[in-house]
Amino acid sequence: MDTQSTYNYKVVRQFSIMTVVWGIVGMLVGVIIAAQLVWPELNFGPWFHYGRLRPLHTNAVIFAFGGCALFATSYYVVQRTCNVRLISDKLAAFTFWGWQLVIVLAAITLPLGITAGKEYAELEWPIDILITVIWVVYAIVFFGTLAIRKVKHIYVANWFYGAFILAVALLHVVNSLAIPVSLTKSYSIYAGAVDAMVQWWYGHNAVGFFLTAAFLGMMYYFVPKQAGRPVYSYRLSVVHFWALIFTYMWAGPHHLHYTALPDWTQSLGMAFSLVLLAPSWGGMINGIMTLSGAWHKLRTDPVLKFLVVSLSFYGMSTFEGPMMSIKTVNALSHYTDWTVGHVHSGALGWVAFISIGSMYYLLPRLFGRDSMHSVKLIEAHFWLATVGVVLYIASLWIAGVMQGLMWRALNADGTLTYSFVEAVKASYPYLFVRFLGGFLFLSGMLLMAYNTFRTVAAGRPVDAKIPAVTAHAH
Ligand code: HEM
Ligand code: HEM
Ligand SMILES: [Cu+2]
Repeated sequence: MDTQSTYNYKVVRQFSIMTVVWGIVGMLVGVIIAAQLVWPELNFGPWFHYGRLRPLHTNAVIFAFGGCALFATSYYVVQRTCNVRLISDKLAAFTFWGWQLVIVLAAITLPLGITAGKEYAELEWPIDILITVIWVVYAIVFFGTLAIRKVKHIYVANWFYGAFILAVALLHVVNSLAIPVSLTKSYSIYAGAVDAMVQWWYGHNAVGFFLTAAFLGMMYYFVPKQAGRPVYSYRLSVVHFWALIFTYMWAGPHHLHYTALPDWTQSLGMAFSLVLLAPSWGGMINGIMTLSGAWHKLRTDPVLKFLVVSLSFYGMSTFEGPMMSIKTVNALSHYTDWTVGHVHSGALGWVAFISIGSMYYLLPRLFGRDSMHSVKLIEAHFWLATVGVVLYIASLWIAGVMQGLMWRALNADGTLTYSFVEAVKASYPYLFVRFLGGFLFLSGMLLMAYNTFRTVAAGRPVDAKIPAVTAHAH
C-alpha cells in the first residue's frame, strides 16, 4: 500500500507493546524492593541489593514504561490531529530502537553499580549522550510532523507534548553535564549547594514535564475521545498550559528545605509550589468536566474509568504536593514514607492509570479490532489497580506521619523518646500493606498483558488511512 496515504502506526504499535512489557518489568522490580523492605533477607549479593534495584525500578517505570507510553501516544496523536503521516519512518524507527537500547543499557549498568549518583539521572555519560541523540531525533520527528500538518490549528495535546520534548532536552543536558574520568565514571561539573540546586531543578521538572505535562497531552486527546465529548474549555487549556509550564520551573527548591541552599530560594520554591495548585487543578477540572453529559458512560466503560480516576489522583497529588512544600509541613514529611506515598499517588494513580486507559483505547485500533479481547478483564484490572494504589498510599500516609512524629518526640528532659530503630520496627506492618498494594497493582498489569496478547493474536496490524477532508481532523 502507498505509505503516504496511511498513518505510521507501526512505531505506535511497537511502543505500545513495550509499554505493557516495561510496565510489568518496572512494577515487578517495585514489588521486589517493596518486599526487600519488609524481608531484608531478600537482599542477595551486590547486584540484587535494594540499593541497586531501587534506581532500576525508578528508571524502568519512569523512562521505560512512562517513556514508551509517551512515545506511542505522542506519535499517534500528532499524526491524527495533523492529518499527516510522521515526517520520517526511518527516524521514528531510530527513536524506537534507540530508546530500547537505552533501557537495556540501564538494566545492565544499574545492577552493576555503575551510576552517576543523581536521582532520576543515574545513567553514566555514554548513555546520556545516546539519550541526547535520540531525543533530538524525537524532536525532529514530532516538530517536523507538526510543521507539515494539513490542519491549520495545532490541537492542545500537541502543545503539552511539545513542551515536554523541549523541557526534557534542556533538563537532561544541563543536569547531566559532567567530566568523564573513564567509560563508566564521571563527576558532575557542579559542586556543593549548586549541584544540589541543579539536581532538584532537574528532578522536580522531570516530574513537571515528564510525569505531568506530557501525560496532560495524553489526557487532552484520550479523555475527549473515549468520552465522545469535546474538551470542556479550550480557553482554560490555554491559560493553565502557560501557567503550568511557567510555574513548575521555579518550585524545585521544595526538595531541599532546611538544607545549605540559601533560605530565600527555599521560600521561593515554597511560594511557587503553592501557586502551582491552581494550574494543576485547571487541567484536572478541564479533564473531568469534559465528561459533562457523558457521566453515565462511567458506569459501563472501564477504559473511561481508568482515564477519569487518573484525574482524581492527579488532583489529589497536586493538592498534597503544595501542602508538603510548606516548610513546616515538610519538616515533618521529609525523609518519611509520606514522600514515597505522595510519589506513587502521582506515579501509579495519575501516570500509570492514564497510560493504561490510553493503551486500552489504542491497542484495538492499532490491530484492527473494535475493542480489547475482554472488557471484563479491563474491569477486573481497574479494580485491582484501584485497590492496589489506595492500599499503597494510605499505608504510607500512616507510616510517614508516624515516623515523623516518632523522630521528633522528646522526653521532658529533652532526650529523644524513640531510637531510630524503634520507628523502623513500627513501620513494618505498613510496609507490608504497601507491598500488598503493589502486588495487586502488578497483578492487574498481568491481566492487561494477557488481554493485550489475545487482542493482538486475534487481530492484524492495521494502518488507518489519512482522511482526505482536513477540517475537524481529530
Ligand atoms: C502541584 C504539584 C506538586 C507539588 C507542589 C509537589 C511537591 C512535592 C514535595 C514538597 C515533595 C517532597 C520533597 C521532599 O520532602 O523531599 C515532593 C516529592 C515528590 N513528588 Fe511531588 N509535588 C507535586 C506533584 C507531583 C506529581 C503529580 C508527581 C508524580 C507524577 C510527583 C512526584 C514526586 C516525586 C517523584 C517526589 C520525590 C522526589 C524524591 O525525593 O525522589 N509530584 N513533591
Ligand atoms: C507495582 C507498582 C509499584 C511498586 C510496588 C513500587 C514500589 C516502590 C518502592 C518500594 C520504592 C522505594 C521506596 C523507598 O525508597 O522507600 C519506590 C520508589 C519509587 N517509585 Fe515505585 N513502585 C511501583 C510503581 C511505580 C510507578 C508506575 C512509578 C512511576 C511512573 C514509580 C515511581 C517511583 C519513584 C519516582 C520512586 C522514588 C520515590 C522517592 O524517591 O521518594 N513507581 N517504588
Ligand atoms: Cu518537586
